[in-house]
Amino acid sequence: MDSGLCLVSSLNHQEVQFDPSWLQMQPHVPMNFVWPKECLVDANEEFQAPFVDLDGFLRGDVEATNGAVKLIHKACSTHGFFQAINHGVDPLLIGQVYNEMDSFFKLSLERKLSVRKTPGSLWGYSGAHADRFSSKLPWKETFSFPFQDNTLEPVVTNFFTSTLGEDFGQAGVAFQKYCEGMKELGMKLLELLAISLGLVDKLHYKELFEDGCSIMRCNYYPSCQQPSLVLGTGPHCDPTSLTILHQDQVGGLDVFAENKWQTVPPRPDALVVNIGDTFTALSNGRYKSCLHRAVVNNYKERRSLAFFLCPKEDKVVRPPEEIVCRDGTKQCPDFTWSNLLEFTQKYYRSDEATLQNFTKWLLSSKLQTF
Ligand SMILES: C=C1C[C@]23C[C@H]1CC[C@H]2[C@]1(C)CCC[C@@](C)(C(=O)O)[C@H]1[C@@H]3C(=O)O
Ligand SMILES: O=C(O)CCC(=O)C(=O)O
Ligand SMILES: [Fe+2]
Repeated sequence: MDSGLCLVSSLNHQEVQFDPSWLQMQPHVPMNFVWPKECLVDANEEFQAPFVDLDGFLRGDVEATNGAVKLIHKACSTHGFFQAINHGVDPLLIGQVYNEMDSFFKLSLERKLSVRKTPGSLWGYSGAHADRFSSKLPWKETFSFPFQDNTLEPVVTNFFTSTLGEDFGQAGVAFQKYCEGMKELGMKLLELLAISLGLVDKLHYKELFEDGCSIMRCNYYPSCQQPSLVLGTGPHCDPTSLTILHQDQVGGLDVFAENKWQTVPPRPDALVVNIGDTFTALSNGRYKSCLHRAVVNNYKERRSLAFFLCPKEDKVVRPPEEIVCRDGTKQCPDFTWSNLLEFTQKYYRSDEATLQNFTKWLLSSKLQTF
């Protein structure tokens, strides 16, 4: 096929897959990878993202906590994005999971396809989401798996050994530790967010998230011969609650802030934290879901590690009463994370307007039930 997508015949039907090694050798990218020009506007300056130093807060220092809270409030009220430093996640562990991720993405396409995600599931390998979309394909491969810590089982270790086999056992252990660190940091960030919203109970969000099923996603962006025509990940707000992302030193994450696209220069010791749609609803619209994208280049692959903190799927997502009373009205109808997740996986490709379209969909489906 000239679309840079190879046909994989299996089980007597043909599936379309993304073959980066073949694609990169073609003189032109296939049309289904070309994005509309309005999505491709260059980011001409660096985003001066606020750096929130978590050291003092993690040590219980009140003054340092107040300083962090002020920075977070300002950042989340405007563009929904900040960078955390002195976050407590071991840099050696970060380096180890990058190595393990590289080992996975360097596997043969056949081996990666053997663990491809099935329709409707988030878990496993995906190439350009070629099985889901037919245009504006993202120039990336992903590997996603669940993380829960309200079980005795090491869910991530088991995922790796059960899907990839014992030769990925070490990778599973490393990612298990990494996700545990992400969850611990995420819960601490929820405390800071609660305080910054003026909630009396700083643990208000804890019970919503502590037994949730979060999403770990490894993003691998191959280099591209025509980088100005494609996107690694298109413009979007994460539909999830809180994203904790580490990007490698190549650069390519852009945020839309002050009414323009701006680059987020990588910092090896920083974790990017952004608000997602679900937390916008949980804050009654006070905290903005960050609009961002990932661009690629023509000289080097880029990787990022995205941890999406999610509440338990059946918990009702609604802002605290004290915020609704102060605001006088509720921005969104109540919903569950599983409602929004289903919407993004079955009916709507997450973009910059997911929450608005989800709200319309939800209200229309509620109307139909009467
Ligand atoms: C619940 C999710 C859906 C996506 C992965 C997580 C949080 C981010 C979402 C996503 C990355 C937003 C851009 C579009 C998307 C299709 C992608 O490019 O991967 C989204 C993910 C998805 O639906 O798989
Ligand atoms: O790779 C990046 O820098 C961003 C990825 C992203 O936004 C996502 O996976 O939701
Ligand atoms: Fe994202």
